[in-house]
Amino acid sequence: MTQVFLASRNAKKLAEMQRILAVYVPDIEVLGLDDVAHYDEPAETEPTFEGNALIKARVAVEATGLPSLADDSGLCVDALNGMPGVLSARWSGTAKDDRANNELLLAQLEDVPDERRTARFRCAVAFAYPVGAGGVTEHVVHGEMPGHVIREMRGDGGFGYDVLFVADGHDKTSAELPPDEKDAISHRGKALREIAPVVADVLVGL
Ligand SMILES: O=P(O)(O)OP(=O)(O)OP(=O)(O)OC[C@H]1O[C@@H](n2cnc3c(O)ncnc32)[C@H](O)[C@@H]1O
Ligand SMILES: [Mg+2]
Repeated sequence: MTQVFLASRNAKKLAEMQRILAVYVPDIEVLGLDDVAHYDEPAETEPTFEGNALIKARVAVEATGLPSLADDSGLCVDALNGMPGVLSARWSGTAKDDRANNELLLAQLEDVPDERRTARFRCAVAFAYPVGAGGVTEHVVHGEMPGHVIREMRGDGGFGYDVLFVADGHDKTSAELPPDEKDAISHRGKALREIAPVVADVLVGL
């Protein structure tokens, strides 16, 4: 079997996952939510990225029977004690509105001086696949990208908080970096490169 299911509703995140995986696991057929029969996606109720990634991957395997990858990620801002964190997608409310999230974050950090605007993107990627009669095996990996939050939005690549985030050692926001440069340093790139050999082995073995 050479199919893997990516359990994400976020089209831009999905494109990143697909792009990174294609480099490390060639000859793979990637399916998204639109390619499988509808199922109710689970609520992200856990306090950790790992917990939520596992929920998404487990439900995906149960629903599709396919080896499934899920990412749970967010921006952790030191001056906000690690928030928005697992609440990143819905920081300004339930609408998942990137612009509103970025505006709220800027307002919250207005009085925070430059040297205390440090932050990191973090993600957990869970890989779950069916084994035997009704069993599921799970792996989880983590990635992070340290940097800081700037004072105005810049760039039109990426998604989410990329317009406000400059990675350590860079001048451009992650929305200004070419996609392959973001992948080379991103939380998601690091996690997926770590899990890729496991995915490749499982797909060969199934
Ligand atoms: O759960 P799925 O369906 O995968 O899609 P989602 O967008 O809801 O994804 P998460 O629950 O993992 O929330 C992640 C949020 O964190 C932010 N985020 C994560 N990775 C990011 C990145 O690489 N660049 C910018 N923002 C990012 C962005 O606001 C995302 O919506
Ligand atoms: Mg989500």
